[in-house]
Amino acid sequence: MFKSMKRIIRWAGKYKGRLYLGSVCSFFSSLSTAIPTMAAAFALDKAIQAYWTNTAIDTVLIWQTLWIIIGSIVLNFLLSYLRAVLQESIGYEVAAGQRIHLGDVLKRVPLGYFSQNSVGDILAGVTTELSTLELQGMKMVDVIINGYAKFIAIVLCLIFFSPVAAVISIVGVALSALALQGISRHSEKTAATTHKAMEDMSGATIEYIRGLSIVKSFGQEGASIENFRNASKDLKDIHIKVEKGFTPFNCLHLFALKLASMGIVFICAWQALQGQMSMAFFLMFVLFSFVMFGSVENINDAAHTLGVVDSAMNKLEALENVNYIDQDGTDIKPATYDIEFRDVSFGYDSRIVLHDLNFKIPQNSTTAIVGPSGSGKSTLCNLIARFYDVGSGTITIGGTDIRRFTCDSLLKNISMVFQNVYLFRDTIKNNIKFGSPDATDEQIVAAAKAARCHDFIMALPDGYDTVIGEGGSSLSGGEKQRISIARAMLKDAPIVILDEATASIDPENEHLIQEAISALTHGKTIITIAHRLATIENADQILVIDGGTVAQRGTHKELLQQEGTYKKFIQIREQAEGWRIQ
Ligand SMILES: Nc1ncnc2c1ncn2[C@@H]1O[C@H](COP(=O)(O)OP(=O)(O)OP(=O)(O)O)[C@@H](O)[C@H]1O
Repeated sequence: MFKSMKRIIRWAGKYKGRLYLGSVCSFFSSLSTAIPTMAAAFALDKAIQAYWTNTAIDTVLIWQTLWIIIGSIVLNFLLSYLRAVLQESIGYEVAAGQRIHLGDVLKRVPLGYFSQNSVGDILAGVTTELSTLELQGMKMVDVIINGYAKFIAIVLCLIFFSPVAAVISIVGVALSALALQGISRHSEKTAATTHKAMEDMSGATIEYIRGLSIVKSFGQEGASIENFRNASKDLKDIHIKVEKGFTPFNCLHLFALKLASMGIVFICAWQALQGQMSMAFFLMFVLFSFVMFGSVENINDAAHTLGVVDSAMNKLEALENVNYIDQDGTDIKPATYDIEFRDVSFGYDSRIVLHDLNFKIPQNSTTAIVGPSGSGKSTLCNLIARFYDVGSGTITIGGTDIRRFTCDSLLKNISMVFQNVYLFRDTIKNNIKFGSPDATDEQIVAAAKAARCHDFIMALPDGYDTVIGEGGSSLSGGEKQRISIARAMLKDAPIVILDEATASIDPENEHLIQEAISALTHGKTIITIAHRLATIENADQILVIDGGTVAQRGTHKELLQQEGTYKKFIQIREQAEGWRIQ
């Protein structure tokens, strides 16, 4: 338990000082809670003595007691307020910083990380685990430190009136600490399983929600709802099993404290009967015996939670310590924007997808990449943007190995328009200016006009301020695609990668978009993946990728004169689009 506590205190980092200061406040606030009872007991004792000895009640003492009680209440309020101000926001402040840091970490990990780790796991790390730490971590440390601080403060007061009662309370708390240790160990042991079940639950939920449209369209709910139900049942079973494991320790913890309460009442009653303690102080002890263990009882909850918090910290540490793809990168501005692949091979896990690629893409030229589905075209583009690192060989931009760049300094030079467009749940304006946060409204509108999306944006209820759904769900495929082209236009990077950029555009819009793309790509280094002839026939070079290798390379005219994949591809396109080879 104390190990986990130390870890959380370390997590508090620069806020540690505030945590300690808050605990000092808590200690003195507890002292100020005990003082009125003791002062009242003292005054009552004197009043009873005066009554039995038939002497006058000391009114000065009564007034002094009253002032002490009022002073203690005010002090208690001030110290409690100060403690809350110092301690209560620490968790939120540390977590907010860490959330931003994790976002940065995730931006810099290779995309392969997201295939190897389930989205549920990663999401749970950034949301559930961090929230556990944020909401529970600090609170638990607070409960433990302040719980024991309160207890120590009261024991220090009691020691003057009855050392035996003080010793009994210490023994009771020491025994309860053993039970807490058991609770904490059980919590640590079971936390990983509980977390795994929670992650499975969020993974199954994400899967279920994502697949809802397919489920509905096929009128099936079979596997996805089954996974969802199983995950929910597993989570319930694990929670019940874990709770059962806590029961004996919970009982021992409460039993030790109740026994100590009874012991104090018993010993003080005995002392009172022996005439060693006055009735007023006996009443004070009875009162204390009910309240003094309350704060220690609360530590029980903390011990339950600390194992879970510990496991959350393990998860977050693993997430934070993942290797950045640009760990050794520096900020580089390439002298030119020629791209070169030298002996590049790459595979996902052990399956090699690209074999020994060698080609150059000169600055300000257009290279079209064609090839059958699954041949490796998108993978090749992703390697240029360094979403993954090459397995062997080198990719250079302006003669510099892209592994020498930081991700930011590399991606500054590249605009990408993907096959599957992702738009954020934000206004259209913010989605367009995503890669260029400083863009003016005029520049945004100009880019939108060039990408042929201005008209449909203006027809929306709030124009550029219309908030679109997550993933751009309230727009058609073609509209999303055009917004992503506007976004790329605004970024105005010297290298443009178009991955099936016109795939979702209707024929009428395609012509307009081609014009827009020509404007976007003018005077830039272009790599474009396309199945449509209109997109590729004017390219300076065409790379035909087949089975992960460059099967053919040349211009449209040159390649048409060769027998091979490209000619077959054109014939198929001819049939599909009603085009003719000239
Ligand atoms: N994240 C991934 N993890 C594992 N394998 C992958 C991953 N992405 C792609 N692949 C595999 O790598 C191969 C090349 O895929 P890639 O997407 O590059 O092909 P493509 O030529 O762009 O296909 P398409 O024209 O259908 O988009 C395919 O066999 C694909 O299954």
